[in-house]
Amino acid sequence: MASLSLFSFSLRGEKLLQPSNRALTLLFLTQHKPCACFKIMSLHSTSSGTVMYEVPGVDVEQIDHVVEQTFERYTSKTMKRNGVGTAIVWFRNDLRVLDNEALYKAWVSSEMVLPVYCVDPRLFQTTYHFGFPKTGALRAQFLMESLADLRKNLIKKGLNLLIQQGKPEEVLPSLAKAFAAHTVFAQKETCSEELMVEKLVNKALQRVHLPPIPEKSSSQTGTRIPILQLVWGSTMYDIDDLPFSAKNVPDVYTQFRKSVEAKGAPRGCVKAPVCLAPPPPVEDWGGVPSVDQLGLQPQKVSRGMKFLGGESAALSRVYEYFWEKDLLKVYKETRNGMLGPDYSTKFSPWLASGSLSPRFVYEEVRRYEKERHANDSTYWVLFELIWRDYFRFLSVKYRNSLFYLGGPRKVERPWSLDQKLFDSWRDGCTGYPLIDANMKELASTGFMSNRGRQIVCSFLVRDMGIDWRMGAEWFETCLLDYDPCSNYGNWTYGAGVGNDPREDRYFSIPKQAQVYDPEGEYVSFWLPQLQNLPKDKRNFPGKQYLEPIVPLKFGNLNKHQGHNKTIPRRQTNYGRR
Ligand SMILES: Cc1cc2nc3c(=O)[nH]c(=O)nc-3n(C[C@H](O)[C@H](O)[C@H](O)COP(=O)(O)OP(=O)(O)OC[C@H]3O[C@@H](n4cnc5c(N)ncnc54)[C@H](O)[C@@H]3O)c2cc1C
Ligand SMILES: Nc1ncnc2c1ncn2[C@@H]1O[C@H](COP(=O)(O)OP(=O)(O)OP(=O)(O)O)[C@@H](O)[C@H]1O
Repeated sequence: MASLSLFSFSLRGEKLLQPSNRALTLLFLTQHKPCACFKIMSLHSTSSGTVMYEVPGVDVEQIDHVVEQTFERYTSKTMKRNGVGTAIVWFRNDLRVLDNEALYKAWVSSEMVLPVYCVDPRLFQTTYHFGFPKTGALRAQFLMESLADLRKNLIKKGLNLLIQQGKPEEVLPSLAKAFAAHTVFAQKETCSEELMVEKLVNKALQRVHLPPIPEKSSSQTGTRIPILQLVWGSTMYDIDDLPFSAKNVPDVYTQFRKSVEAKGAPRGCVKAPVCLAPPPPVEDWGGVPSVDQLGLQPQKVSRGMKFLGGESAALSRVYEYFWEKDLLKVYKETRNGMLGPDYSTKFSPWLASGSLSPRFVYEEVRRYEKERHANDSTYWVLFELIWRDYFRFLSVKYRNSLFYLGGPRKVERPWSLDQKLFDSWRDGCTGYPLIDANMKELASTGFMSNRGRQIVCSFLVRDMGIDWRMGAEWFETCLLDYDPCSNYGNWTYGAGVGNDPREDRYFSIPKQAQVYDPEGEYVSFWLPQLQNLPKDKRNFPGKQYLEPIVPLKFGNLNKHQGHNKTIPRRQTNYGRR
């Protein structure tokens, strides 16, 4: 596959192996690595002929152009700063320049800004209960790309990014002392692991004593202590603009959505000044670590979607999806797809790392509605972003109970910890093509569609009866868009321990397959051994595939081979919304 990767990475955009490219690739592969030809032959049998999609699918020059134009629209030439001394910006899950309130506040309140990212070793340890890698190699790679891009965009604005390996509570106080920084600005988080770090940073800063500012020493006698100022910034609607306190967030999504929508539009994006310079004098800004330096085995994506980390890629994906491909107007009809980059926005990895601001997405939707079309689809992206906000605010309300087995409602139910069953789910060997294909996509790319996530969650929890936290922690390892609130929020929801008014949310695999993958295109993309079967058999291969590891709780695969007949009433629940 080395040759294929070389070829793939030489281009940005969909890896369409068009006849001319294909011929070239075959020649190239035949000469360099004959065994790779088998892979290429199997690629041809997918109906689109595409094996790898880069997301965004725009080339490097176009990315630069989009970033330049977008930054220009969000730059104000009249902004003035009125602060003194040095302020630190501690970047966390807000890896962007555009609409970054912590960065803006640091600039206004200082004469010099020091942007810092701490590569926290805790991010590369293990998950809480089941000991999976806390951050898988693909997300680590995405994160490192995001840092490299953040540095690039900060340099464009006259700054840089100091990258330090270490715990924030150790790195930040020593920087605050060395640069006499009066304030550390950072984005506020809401889950206990991140809250603990905030607490430790705060405590450690209190032990730093800075000399008094000379000219003000008459009024401010004695030493000063740098302060930690946390700024809200992860959601589309600001926490201070909610029509209720975060502790009183309605439990039911629809009530939440209607109330926040009735209160008005989200705040506008914060503009940035033309130039954020100067930074304080730093000798060594630090390199972006490679994935193996983080102690992980690097992983290449050679099939499915390959996401590029960073704000520049994020802005380019918005441009590509909304403006270039004009897909926003059909989002609501396509959003339940599973194959390829264009059935949904794919904004989530950038939203989770904060390379993309949800308020920017909001403003782009409104601009698109003014300039092109406004319909159910354009609204629906905002509807989905409100789900994201909802889970974030629920994490404030329910704190750690979002992570507990019984969930916020303290539901008691017997759960299994059967390792063999779990391993078959994780490795995509359950004998159910729809489950196996989705799990293989997750492990190979770090992404799975929303449809797929709901189906594999239901299967693990309802058909296998496995402790849902095992599934949630595996998602935590693998997902590029891992976000504790959306991940554990959706898992509690799917496991029936969240706030869903309908408790038993069973997703019937035969039904899901018929509705969302009727020709078996998706399963045969991920399980090439199914490609030669008739289309209607790919999801129901019988003896030509692995034996199902557990029977389905409702229904029996054999009944649904070929043309489906009757599906029990309770199995027709095939959509959350
Ligand atoms: C079991 C399970 C686990 C999940 N874990 C995560 C996670 O860790 N991180 C994450 O961002 N999303 C998670 N989701 C939600 C959803 O699957 C992804 O946000 C979505 O698939 C991302 O693809 P997209 O950007 O193309 O989404 P689109 O369909 O284009 O939606 C636009 C945006 O709306 C938001 N959104 C959409 N659906 C949801 C949802 N159900 N909950 C919260 N936000 C939503 C996302 O930010 C998304 O980028 C999970 C869903 C399930 C069922
Ligand atoms: N960002 C995060 N990502 C994943 N999990 C998180 C995050 N923040 C908090 N958690 C989870 O929240 C839970 C918090 O556990 P914590 O130790 O605070 O309380 P506890 O479960 O009562 O402790 P213990 O089990 O040790 O008695 C853990 O399951 C932890 O994994």
